[in-house]
Amino acid sequence: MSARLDRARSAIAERDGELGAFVHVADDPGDADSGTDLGRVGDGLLAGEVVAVKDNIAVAGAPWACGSASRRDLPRTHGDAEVVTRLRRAGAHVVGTTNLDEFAMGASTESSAWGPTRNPWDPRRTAGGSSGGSGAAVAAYDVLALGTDTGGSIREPAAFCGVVGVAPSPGTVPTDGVVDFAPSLDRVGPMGPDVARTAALHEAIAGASVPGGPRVLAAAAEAGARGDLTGWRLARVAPMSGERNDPGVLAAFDAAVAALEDRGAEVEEVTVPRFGDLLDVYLAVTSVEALPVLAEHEGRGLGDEALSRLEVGRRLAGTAEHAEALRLRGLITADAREVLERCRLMISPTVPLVAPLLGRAGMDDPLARPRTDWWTVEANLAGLAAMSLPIGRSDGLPVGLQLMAAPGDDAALYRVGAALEGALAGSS
Ligand SMILES: NC(=O)CC[C@H](N)C(=O)O
Repeated sequence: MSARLDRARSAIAERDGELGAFVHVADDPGDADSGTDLGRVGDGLLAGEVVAVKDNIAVAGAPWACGSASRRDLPRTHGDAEVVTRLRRAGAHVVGTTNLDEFAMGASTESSAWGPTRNPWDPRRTAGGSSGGSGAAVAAYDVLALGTDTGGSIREPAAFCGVVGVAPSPGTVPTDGVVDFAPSLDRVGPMGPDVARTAALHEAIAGASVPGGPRVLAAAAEAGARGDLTGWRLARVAPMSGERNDPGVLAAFDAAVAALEDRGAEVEEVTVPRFGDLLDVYLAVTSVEALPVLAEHEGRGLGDEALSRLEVGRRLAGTAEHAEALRLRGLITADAREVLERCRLMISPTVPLVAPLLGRAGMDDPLARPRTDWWTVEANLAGLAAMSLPIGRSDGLPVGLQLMAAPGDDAALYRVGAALEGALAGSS
């Protein structure tokens, strides 16, 4: 047992009745399997670390219910997902599984059959979603966590909970043993209290597929921590009319951009020409791709949000409207890749608002919910790697900044993320 594991387990026992980050805490997270196969990529990378796993990712002995009553009584016959095997191999203790929106559909965990996860910064507020349990666990218990991200589900709770979260480049982290939402957009990715610990988790789960080779992300984070960004061209996504970013979020974002410039980065402003189409395209593409999993669970107690996606998917499958969404996805991808040929990263707020009060994040406030996804869906549609990291607070609540990179350039996220983290340390 590591000291970190002891500390995490007592903090969870003390506070998780209130926060509801975990749906299952392992009786015996076991002694990690470290050192037995020295030489494999990832061995020992997470020695002593404690990792919480989102409950749409299979963990042997844990429920794997995906926030859905339809899977409440699923027999626990599954083994570990490949990413969980890699965690154990890297020396981590898998402490338990975390709450999420039903089938990862949502941005607040309020569609979970187990009820919402509360934000550790203010328990009246949402921790975000769909990986809200993972975000809250990182913020409250100083652990690492795995999430999944189809349109922002790692980055949005990371922003709301004041932690780091990354959607890795497509195809670099295995999704075997993870329940699909929309396979062409789904990513499994790391969440952590800071950029360096998140890099280690990312390397452990990507294994030999880490773009650039082993330890390249840790090396990028180390180089970033030294601070100099001379020669880095970044594209700041231009504020647009009607997008309703909260003023406090924009103020923190502007201060972070100034800090990047101060370190030598050149920041150019770009527009997202199809910004207005992003959410419609996202909903059409994901709802159609979600059909097989939702249809399989239909009739066994799906909640309203999952049922509404099922209905959208059935209505659009095979239509000209869906074909048009796919065509627009191609244009969105081309636009983003074009910007990323000129600039190394695109930067934006992660979410245009801070964590809303529970009950206001979801169905009760139709304007608030899509707003949570505005900045994040582009990376999934266009196949980019993306990070959210904390940059300060607005009204006492965390604000996140999003970095988006060309596929395969995950290291750039860690380089600039660590530089920004260092530049802002102590200033918030
Ligand atoms: N899994 C996700 O990334 C979810 C994204 C988005 N909030 C949605 O509701 O679909």
